This record gives sequence, C-alpha cells and structure tokens, in this order.
Amino acid sequence: MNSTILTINNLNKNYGSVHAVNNLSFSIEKGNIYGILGPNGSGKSTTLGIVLNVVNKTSGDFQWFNGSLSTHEALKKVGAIIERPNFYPYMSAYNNLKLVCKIKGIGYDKITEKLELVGLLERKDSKFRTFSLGMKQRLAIASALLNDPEILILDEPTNGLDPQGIHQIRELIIQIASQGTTILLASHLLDEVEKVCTHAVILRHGRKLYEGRVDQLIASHGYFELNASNKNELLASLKSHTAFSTIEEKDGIITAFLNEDLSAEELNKSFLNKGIVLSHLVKRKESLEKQFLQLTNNIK
Ligand SMILES: Nc1ncnc2c1ncn2[C@@H]1O[C@H](COP(=O)(O)OP(=O)(O)OP(=O)(O)O)[C@@H](O)[C@H]1O
Repeated sequence: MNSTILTINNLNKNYGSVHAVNNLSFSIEKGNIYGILGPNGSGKSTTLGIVLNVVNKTSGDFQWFNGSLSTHEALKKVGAIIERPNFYPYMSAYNNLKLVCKIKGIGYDKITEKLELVGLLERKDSKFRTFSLGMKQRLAIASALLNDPEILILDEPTNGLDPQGIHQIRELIIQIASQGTTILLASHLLDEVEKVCTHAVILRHGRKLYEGRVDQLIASHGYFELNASNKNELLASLKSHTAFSTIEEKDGIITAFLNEDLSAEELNKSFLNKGIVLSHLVKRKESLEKQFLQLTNNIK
C-alpha cells in the first residue's frame, strides 16, 4: 500500500532575478528511492532546503505526511544530510553520535546498531579526524538515522569520494531503503540515479523535465508513441497486450512501454487485424544517457 511522504505543489524560489525553482510539483511515496537529477545550478539543493525549512520559498507549497503533522513535527521524522558532515575531529565516532543524540533529545540505544549498519562499528572508538571522506560520510548517514526517520534525504551523497567510497555509499543507500526507509537524494550524476534510484525527478533551470520510474526512463526495450481516431479501443487493446508494461496518455499521445521486443510492423499488423487504424506510430528506444542529455540540453 502506498502512502505519501512528501507532496510539493507549484513551488517557486526566486533569488533576485534567478528563478531557482520554477513551478515545481512532485510527490514522494513511501518505500522508494528518489533521485532529483540535474546539472549544477538546476535547483536541487534549493528544493531540498525549502522542504527542510532552511530556505524560504517564494510561492507554492509542500506538505509532509499528507499534512497530518506541522512541518516542525514532521521534520522530526526526517533524516537529512545537506551539508558536509560536521563532527568534532578529536572525538570518537561513538562520542560524536552520543552528542548528536543529546542535541536531538533521543536515547543512545540506536548508536551501536547504526554504526554497524554503516560498517563503522569496529572503528567506533577512532577519532573522527582519522576517518577517510567515505567513512565521514557513512558516519553522517548513521547520525541521520539515529531517530529511525521515515525518510533519509541526501544532497550529492558521493561527491568527492573515491570509487570504492562511492560504491560503499551507493550500496548502503540501497540497503537502508531495503529496510523500509524512503530515500530522497540529489545528484548531478546520471549513472548514480540509474544505479541507486527507483524513481527520478529531472530538473533543468529549476523546472521539472521528467518525473517517474527510472526503469521507464531507461525503457530498455523501447516504447511506442501511438494514436488512433478510436483512442479508447486503442487503449483497451494496448492494455490487454502482454508486450507492454505501462501505458500513459499525455498531450493527446499514448506512450506504451515495452517489456519485450516488438517491432512497429508487428504491432501495426496486429492492430489492423483488430480493425484499429493508427494515425500515429513511432517506436523509440533511447539510452537514459541520451534522454538525459536531450532533456537537459535541448528542451527550453
Ligand atoms: N543563496 C543564494 N543566493 C543567490 N542565488 C542562489 C542562492 N542559492 C542558490 N542560488 C542560485 O539558484 C540556482 C539553483 O541553485 P541550487 O544550488 O539549488 O542548484 P543545484 O542543482 O543544487 O546545484 P549545485 O549542485 O551546483 O548546488 C543557481 O542559479 C544558484 O546560483
């Protein structure tokens, strides 16, 4: 069963003449891993800052947990790392987390469990300053999880890390999600979102270019864009066709995503046999990278 963690409606943020977030709407459902993907300056951090109440919005609104709680109360169920981890360098990992618990007013009982989750239990007595960048980031994740949040928010979680550190953080994010924590991360790396996320929101100049499942964006078998004068018959036929996973209708065009190989000729023939005459039929197959580049470079 789905439940909504966060809904953003027509959100805008202006910094002087810079429209950093432009009429942005999307929602986050429980149990998924969301990636906000976009090049530098596309408004990712600003969006995260607004929903975490550290940046003031210009207009629009957002709602945590269907509006059942005040933003202040809701944020107690949110774990977030939006800046470089800030711990005391000469204090141990364990004592740093103890301090976080004190500040947040939560018990110490989760510290060991979270250190183990991020693979730092053996290093719990080491001073923070002796940690690699990747370990520091993992400690920050442990810290953000101390109160068992419903959702973990990460801004560019692998920035600056070496390949091994990047791999560890990505695996960790997937593991945390598998235990039921919803994840929202911002990244400018397409392959990161592709590898880690189930869902993506793609931004450019603060505007949403795509929202949906990553596997549909990848659409490895491609997809058809279709139309017919008898649209209802076409839709019904597509829905009963086993080759398609998802069927969407937008701006008068039907998009049908393939879950197996099917040529345009075969599809056309099977529709003709059913008496459905197509007015539009295009098969598309694009790599996520190509789509991302198209989305981020070409669309105004
Ligand atoms: N405090 C600020 N004052 C003025 N302009 C800002 C401020 N913060 C962000 N901006 C501008 O808003 C736009 C969006 O920035 P934002 O940091 O949200 O993007 P981003 O996608 O997170 O990029 P990056 O990964 O580089 O941080 C950019 O043009 C940026 O210069």
